[in-house]
Amino acid sequence: MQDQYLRRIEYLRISVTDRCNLRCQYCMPAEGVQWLPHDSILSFEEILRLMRISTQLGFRRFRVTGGEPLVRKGILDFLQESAQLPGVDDLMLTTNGLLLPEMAFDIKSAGVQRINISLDTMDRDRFYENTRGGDVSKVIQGVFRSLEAGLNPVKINVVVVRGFNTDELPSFLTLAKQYPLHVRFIELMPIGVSSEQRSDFVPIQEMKELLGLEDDIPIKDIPGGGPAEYFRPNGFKGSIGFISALSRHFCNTCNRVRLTADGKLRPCLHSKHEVDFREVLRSGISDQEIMKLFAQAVWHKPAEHHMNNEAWQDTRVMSQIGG
Ligand SMILES: Nc1nc2c(ncn2[C@@H]2O[C@H](COP(=O)(O)OP(=O)(O)OP(=O)(O)O)[C@@H](O)[C@H]2O)c(=O)[nH]1
Ligand SMILES: C[S@@+](CC[C@H](N)C(=O)[O-])C[C@H]1O[C@@H](n2cnc3c(N)ncnc32)[C@H](O)[C@@H]1O
Ligand code: SF4
Ligand code: SF4
Repeated sequence: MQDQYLRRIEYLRISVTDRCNLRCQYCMPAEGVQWLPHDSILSFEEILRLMRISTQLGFRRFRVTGGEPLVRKGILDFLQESAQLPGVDDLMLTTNGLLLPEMAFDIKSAGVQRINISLDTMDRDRFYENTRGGDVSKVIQGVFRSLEAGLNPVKINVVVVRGFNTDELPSFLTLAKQYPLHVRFIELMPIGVSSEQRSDFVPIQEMKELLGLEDDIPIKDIPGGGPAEYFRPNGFKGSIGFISALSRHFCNTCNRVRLTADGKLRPCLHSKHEVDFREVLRSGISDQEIMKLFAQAVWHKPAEHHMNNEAWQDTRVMSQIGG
């Protein structure tokens, strides 16, 4: 469907849990995040109902995210049921990769076509520190297990943070050269804990200069519904992508809305405005009525974000929104 700014909205990002088995420094505080109680979280049946209704409004891409989606009990059955819904053309997952060594083949069998894995550093000690306890070897194993399982494309999300991983950009470039992996460098967004980290922000232009990619021509053949701009230098098996949420935002071509784990439809990543669907789903009203409310919420999607306004503060951290 279209929103009031005539953008075609067809991509629903679904956060299936606010919980996570990591605590990345830029995403979640070390302590103090209250987990949602079980009955506040949408059940898989409720999510499937909303997905089915949204397909009737023209939604066709669905990304399952979190928190960490793979920690939710029953996730594989949910993925399988989602993949079978008529109108679901593109079912995708964003994960921190820790559980992929054991789950990648089952995820593929469930009907997920492609996967995005977050990996900000390949250094064991840095990863441990940044994620407050994670084991990077599991994530790297998970990346290669995903390739073996036939998930395609496998994309790697690298949030670039000054003084933390800028020196590793060339190693990630080598990774995309040697393997069919699509490494995307992401600008740090000032959301939740990161709103106090503005000096750690690295603009895409600086990343491109560091990598010697300023003059390359973008390519268009990487499957995806997101805002990344991709490049494939000569001799690369994979590609390099950039997600420039701040320095050159892509809101005028935005195609998505988000569903939080507690059932709020969030028309923009960076707007506090949310519409509660949990109570609507539990109130016994018809699919037709729900569709009307869903369409209204999408129609009122904001034109763009205001992340460059330093006074802006969200009430949620990124793990609660789903990225
Ligand atoms: N500003 C902004 N950033 C986004 C949006 N969607 C995703 N991102 C950021 O882009 C990064 C990668 O997101 P992914 O979950 O991998 O999804 P994607 O890039 O949409 O996925 P593809 O379909 O593979 O292109 C994350 O850091 C997100 O927070 C958005 O709508 N607005
Ligand atoms: C919130 S996580 C949820 C899914 C999963 N746990 C993971 O890490 O992939 C989704 C994406 O958001 C990114 N992210 C989190 N906080 C961010 C921030 N402040 N700026 C940019 N990206 C961020 C993560 O790196 C990850 O790629
Ligand atoms: S980025 Fe993903 S893995 Fe890291 S704390 Fe946030 S939700 Fe968890
Ligand atoms: S910030 Fe909001 S409007 Fe801009 S691309 Fe993201 S979701 Fe769309």
